[in-house]
Amino acid sequence: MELAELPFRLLEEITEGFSEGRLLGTGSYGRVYKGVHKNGDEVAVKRLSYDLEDEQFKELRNHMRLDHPNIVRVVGYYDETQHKQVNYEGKFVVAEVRHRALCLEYMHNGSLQKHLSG
Ligand SMILES: Nc1ncnc2c1ncn2[C@@H]1O[C@H](COP(=O)(O)OP(=O)(O)OP(=O)(O)O)[C@@H](O)[C@H]1O
Repeated sequence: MELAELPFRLLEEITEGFSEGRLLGTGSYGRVYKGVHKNGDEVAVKRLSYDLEDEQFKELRNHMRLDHPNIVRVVGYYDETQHKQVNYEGKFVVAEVRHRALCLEYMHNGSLQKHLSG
């Protein structure tokens, strides 16, 4: 089954613009926010701050898709490269800004780590 590619606007909307109030925690890949869809569905949005290689991102997505009762399911993902003009040492250069996020099943008792440590 292919994972759904989600629009950034949707992730922004369900996390109230990635607000502090929606922050669930921070892991080694970045911050995790609670997302609440209009229909009441709850998800965890893991915004990746760490710059992963394409292969690593694919692996992470695949790894997280494993359907096992103790492993959260990935519902969708977001992956976009923006091109921004920035001033670098007095010259305008085009910088690539990568935005990536994973949308996970929301665990009411926190992450796997919390389950394991009780
Ligand atoms: N699916 C989820 N549902 C609810 N809360 C979550 C979910 N995933 C993560 N969290 C929350 O976000 C925090 C950070 O989670 P994350 O998975 O990024 O890192 P971690 O498991 O703490 O560590 P690491 O990234 O090193 O594995 C967790 O401690 C948890 O509170």
